[in-house]
Amino acid sequence: MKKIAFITGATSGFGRACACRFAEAGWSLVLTGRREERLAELRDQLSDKGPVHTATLDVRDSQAVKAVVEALPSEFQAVTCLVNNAGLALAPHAAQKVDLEDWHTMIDTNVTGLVNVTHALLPTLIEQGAGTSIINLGSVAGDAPYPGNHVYGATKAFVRQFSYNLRCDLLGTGVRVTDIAPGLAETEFTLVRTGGDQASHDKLYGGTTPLQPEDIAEQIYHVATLPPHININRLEVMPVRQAWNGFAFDRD
Ligand SMILES: NC(=O)C1=CN([C@@H]2O[C@H](COP(=O)(O)OP(=O)(O)OC[C@H]3O[C@@H](n4cnc5c(N)ncnc54)[C@H](OP(=O)(O)O)[C@@H]3O)[C@@H](O)[C@H]2O)C=CC1
Ligand SMILES: O=CCS(=O)(=O)O
Repeated sequence: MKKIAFITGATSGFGRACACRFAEAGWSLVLTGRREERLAELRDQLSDKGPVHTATLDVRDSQAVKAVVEALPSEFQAVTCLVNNAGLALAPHAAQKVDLEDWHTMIDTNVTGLVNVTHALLPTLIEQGAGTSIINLGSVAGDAPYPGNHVYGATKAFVRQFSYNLRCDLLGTGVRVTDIAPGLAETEFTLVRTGGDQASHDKLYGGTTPLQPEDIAEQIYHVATLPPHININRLEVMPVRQAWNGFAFDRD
């Protein structure tokens, strides 16, 4: 079986690192994201390693997702691994201070977008059968409540449960489904979450040892290349220097 990975959000962070890791191993790649220039740059960087097709895509737009999948050049059509990575957090302050639009953007991207891409590629993945994978980027934020996590964490809880539920329906098709749940990882995530606040980025990742995009790309590659009879349902990955904190109390 030819190995073809379809990666959403390949313009930055985990998605970009994942593209590099899969390219290194000789996979054909379909790379998507909204930032066209970054996609072109990545295609130029990786195309000496193997075939790369790029498509500018906002995953929130179900018609655009369908169009990109339908317009795949023939050599990229038989996708064997979907990495549902595109996602974001916004407005890291108390729920009661958040603009409704920010909640909608997170739901539209992390939930609707992921569902759009999954729906469009399911028939192809089922057709390819055993050894194919859907790898969804969840988060520890989908399990651990913390202040300012509000809708972001809830979207990642959706990703976890959707992944498990998909497994039930795909039983017998050979298609694997994994929810990968990283903890603290240094990408553009915090810049996006804070509206470009470099000081917040530096404060969060400084003085500790966060995961790097390549660490998660390695896990994604590992999951995608396991023998076809193995399904990792969920993989939670934290830096050694991160752990949970306790309950909070409102006191007199
Ligand atoms: N960094 C972290 O600590 C953690 C991150 N995650 C999750 O990992 C995933 C990747 O995040 P990370 O690499 O850290 O963050 P980055 O901000 O570095 O990358 C996010 C990627 O998502 C893409 N994206 C965002 N919105 C859309 C959209 N509407 N349509 C298409 N692509 C979109 C961006 O591309 P573009 O802007 O070009 O469209 C970009 O390539 C996300 O789902 C995130 O929630 C999970 C746990 C921890
Ligand atoms: O998904 C992101 C990880 S965290 O910022 O919620 O810890």
